[in-house]
Amino acid sequence: MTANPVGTATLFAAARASCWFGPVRAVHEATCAIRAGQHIAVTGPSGSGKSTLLHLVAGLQAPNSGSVTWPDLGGDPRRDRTLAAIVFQAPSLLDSLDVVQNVQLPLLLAGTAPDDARASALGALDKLGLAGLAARMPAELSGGQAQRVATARALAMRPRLILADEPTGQLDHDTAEQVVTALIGAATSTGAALLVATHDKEIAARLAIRWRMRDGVLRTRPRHLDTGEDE
Ligand SMILES: Nc1ncnc2c1ncn2[C@@H]1O[C@H](COP(=O)(O)OP(=O)(O)OP(=O)(O)O)[C@@H](O)[C@H]1O
Repeated sequence: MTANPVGTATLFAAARASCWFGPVRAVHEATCAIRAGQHIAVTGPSGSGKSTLLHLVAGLQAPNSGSVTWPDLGGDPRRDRTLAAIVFQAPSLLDSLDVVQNVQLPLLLAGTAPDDARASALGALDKLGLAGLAARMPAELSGGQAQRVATARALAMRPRLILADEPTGQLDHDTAEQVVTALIGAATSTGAALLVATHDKEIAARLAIRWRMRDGVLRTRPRHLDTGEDE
């Protein structure tokens, strides 16, 4: 029931990957694959392990057991941060840089020429309805605007894996729609995979594939199709 075209490239794979924080089982033996072009929602109660799963996918967190690999991503996201971009729950903008400088910074760090980086940053801001705020400082933004700038910063890099952790939590309905549309549009136009952790059923319904987490256990197929085997 995948509505978006899906490539054969496996951008991420986990085999019985587990992640513990002391006695807390955040992710328990997750086995999954993310292919180019897939648009996936990860839903589940607070504390069920969604953020930890996204961090495993981004290479920001190593599993305590099991394995994570990025077979066809074109590199290792732990070394090349342009391959997998994550939009965090709390936007993390640099206070001393204005909006467009924040968005172009990762591109400059990755070696993009300044003019190209600025053009990409302005294009990404425009897609999120933020073109008029390019010269603002982060302290002059609302929480929702800052979240959209952080989203633009992730999309400007044109990553092959776009990860978003509750990207619409602080936003009103219309702005949330705009952010999700920008995420889906960016993934579709570049053939990237998109993985969105969300509590919002309407947002999850816009993504073709739905995964569910509960107590650290990942379910990657609809319950009625579950045979006990992972995808
Ligand atoms: N750095 C950490 N140190 C200790 N415990 C952690 C850490 N990160 C996550 N946890 C714990 O791991 C479990 C899973 O957390 P995680 O943030 O992945 O859940 P979540 O589903 O994303 O929650 P939410 O929807 O509230 O963001 C929780 O019990 C959480 O308290």
